[in-house]
Amino acid sequence: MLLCIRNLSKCYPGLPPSRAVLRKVSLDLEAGKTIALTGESGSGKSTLLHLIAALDHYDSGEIKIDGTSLTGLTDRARAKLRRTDVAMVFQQFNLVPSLTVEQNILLHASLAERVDLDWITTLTRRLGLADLTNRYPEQLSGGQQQRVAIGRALAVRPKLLLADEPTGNLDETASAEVLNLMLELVRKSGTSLFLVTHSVQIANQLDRRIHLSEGKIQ
Ligand SMILES: Nc1ncnc2c1ncn2[C@@H]1O[C@H](COP(=O)(O)OP(=O)(O)OP(=O)(O)O)[C@@H](O)[C@H]1O
Repeated sequence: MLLCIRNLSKCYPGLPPSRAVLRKVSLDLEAGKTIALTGESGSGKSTLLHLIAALDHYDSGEIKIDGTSLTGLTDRARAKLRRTDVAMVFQQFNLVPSLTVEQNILLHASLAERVDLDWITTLTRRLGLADLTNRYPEQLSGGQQQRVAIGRALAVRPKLLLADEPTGNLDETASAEVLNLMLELVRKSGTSLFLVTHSVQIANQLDRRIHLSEGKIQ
């Protein structure tokens, strides 16, 4: 199992346990599979994603990624996990404005010392960015920026891609295009995808769909 979550609970500081955001959440995701997480605004979707990305700490339970438990990992080991095994794509693209498209795509792969130029060329072409490599993010449309972010995330060939409302800032056409490309490329690279979305239509295109409500998976 690539991702294994057991009895995961999280309550933000200052709130009583009765106001916990996540209450004994358990779920599994197999290698190479895609899963969509839906839920009302404020139901804890981003919180769960941040815990899987080792960006925040849980109170109890456990998350294992490819057999490695996040419980008790040092900050250094958590940072390494985020550099190599787990990549993220956000609603706000989060590209580095002072770097070109090519430099943005290479950024994480270079930091992880995992530059595979053939794979990066394949990604760049398939994402329709081959003629835009010398442009800066501000010279791109929203859909193009998100395609760069997907290229940057997949360039390291992560085991798991976490995507938080990746098409939330795009119009319908760009949204469908970005989603299709993301699904095609995660399948091609054998990466598992954990996607947070408000859209049932998008969720239905993934292998599995789960819903978070009142801190529990329904
Ligand atoms: N750092 C924090 N400190 C305290 N409470 C927080 C913090 N981050 C989130 N929360 C609260 O936890 C709950 C879940 O937030 P979260 O962002 O995970 O929800 P979400 O399902 O992703 O929402 P949305 O769909 O609106 O993005 C909300 O009630 C939010 O106010």
